[in-house]
Amino acid sequence: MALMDAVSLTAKYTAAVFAFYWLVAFSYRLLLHPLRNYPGPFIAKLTDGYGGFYAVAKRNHLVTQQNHQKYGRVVRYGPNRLVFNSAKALHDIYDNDRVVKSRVYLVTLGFTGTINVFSAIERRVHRVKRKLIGGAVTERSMRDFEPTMASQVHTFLERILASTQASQPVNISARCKRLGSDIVGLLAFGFPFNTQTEETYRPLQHGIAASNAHNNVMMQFPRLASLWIAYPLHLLNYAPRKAAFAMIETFITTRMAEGKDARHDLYSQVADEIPPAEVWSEALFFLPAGGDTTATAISALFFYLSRNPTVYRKLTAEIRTTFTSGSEIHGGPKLSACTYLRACIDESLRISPPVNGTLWRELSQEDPSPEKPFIIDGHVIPQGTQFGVNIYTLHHNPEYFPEPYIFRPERWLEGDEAEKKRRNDAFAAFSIGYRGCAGKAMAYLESSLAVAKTLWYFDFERAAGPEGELGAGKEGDLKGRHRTGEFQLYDIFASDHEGPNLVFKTRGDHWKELVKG
Ligand code: HEM
Repeated sequence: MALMDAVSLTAKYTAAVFAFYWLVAFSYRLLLHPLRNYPGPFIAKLTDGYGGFYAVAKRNHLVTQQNHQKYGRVVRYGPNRLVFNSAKALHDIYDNDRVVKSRVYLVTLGFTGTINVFSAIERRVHRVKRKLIGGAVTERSMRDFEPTMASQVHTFLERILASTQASQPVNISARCKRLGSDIVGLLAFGFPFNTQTEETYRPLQHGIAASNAHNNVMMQFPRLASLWIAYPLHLLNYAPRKAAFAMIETFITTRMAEGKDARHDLYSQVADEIPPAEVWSEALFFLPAGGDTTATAISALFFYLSRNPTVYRKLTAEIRTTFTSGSEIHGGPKLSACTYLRACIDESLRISPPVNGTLWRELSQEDPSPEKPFIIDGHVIPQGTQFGVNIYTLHHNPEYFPEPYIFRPERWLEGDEAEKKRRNDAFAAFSIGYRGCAGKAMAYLESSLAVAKTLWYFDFERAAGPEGELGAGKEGDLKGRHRTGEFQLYDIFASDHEGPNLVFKTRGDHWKELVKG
């Protein structure tokens, strides 16, 4: 009895101490914290759990956008977090020597536990990695890699051709994810995943998506990583992540058994410069960085083409008058001269950015000018604050992109120099500054080849009935997914998505070229 009383008394005291601790912490965050005067959702002022919750729901981008509409250009999105919605803020943050990636990126180390170009925070460490890894995806490297990429695009087209014979709708997201993964697998590991044609390595995509979603929750709510509740969360997606990692081990051992120069891939380019563990950490990051992002860009463009017949007609006319055969479509001056194609890709990246969230940053511990106040878009930012711009929200800010939910590639081709600068300054699909995307050249080449070649060989339209709605918003949805003309993204740091379901028809006899190879 005495023992029971002691246990009950200890429990009561512990609860009281916790309650007191949280009361003091919450009161401080609300009333005394340096960010106390910034507007934002009440719960976000108290805990990062707000962002964590919407990361679990995969719609932080939509909620951030709604919060900006409600609270204005700057929103307090966590006790120590501010998110901005202006091009000025974008440049003040991301194009700035005093700013580094937030420590929350360290949660992405995952299975390898090794820092890579994406997770490196210190500028010195990052600079070395960026020089090395960036070199594998420059325009020049892409010229060497293009035949490998083109052969995967060819397989993508062959699969579409097969669908025309069976009169089956094609789920474009599924196809593009496989295409993206097969291409980046060859670049990163020199290993043919062949997910376009075989089942064996398809679970890899599921594992990577699960891992991204998990990391995204931890990045929004870093405290969670050290709480007991993180363990069941780890277990939730453990099996697919573990299975993916086992596959990756196969790729690594297979590749290492070959000579360094056996293939033109990341390994061949950096193996002499960094230890194997780091090479594989970089390669692992390439899978979502290069595969999923580009897959989203291509899927979204197919979605918007299937819903905007005037754009579809203009783009097909450009492709079909610029080239005289499908095999003529490759990187070079002719493809670069397809300005409407580039405008369509940029408009798709604007309206449905593959990385759609807030890329958190902080003031460097090695701030080169600590004596100067740090200012973002007119706001003096206290040390210790995490800040960022939400890419999806900025891309839908009508100050820079009037009628932001309308897919209108023409916007990228019109206006005087001042208008162009205003628009370009607010375009952040690849982020900007020294941490901006290293794989931009690859992303544009892959998207251009996949879309231009498809339009050369095929005509397409969206599938009839409810099947054709896959990927679109639903009228009446109350969670920000109500726009039927918008391709829906699910925020997992990169994006998950489904559809569109499209029906393809061959164009004349051009398909025979595909069969010949
Ligand atoms: C449409 C496709 C793509 C989009 C929208 C995109 C977007 C981005 C964004 C927004 C970042 C910054 C992330 C951050 O600050 O946390 C980034 C970084 C990066 N991306 Fe991409 N990316 C794309 C394709 C690629 C491809 C094909 C590769 C090559 C495999 C690649 C490699 C990288 C690398 C290495 C970084 C890290 C750069 C650094 O921190 O220095 N990306 N990308």
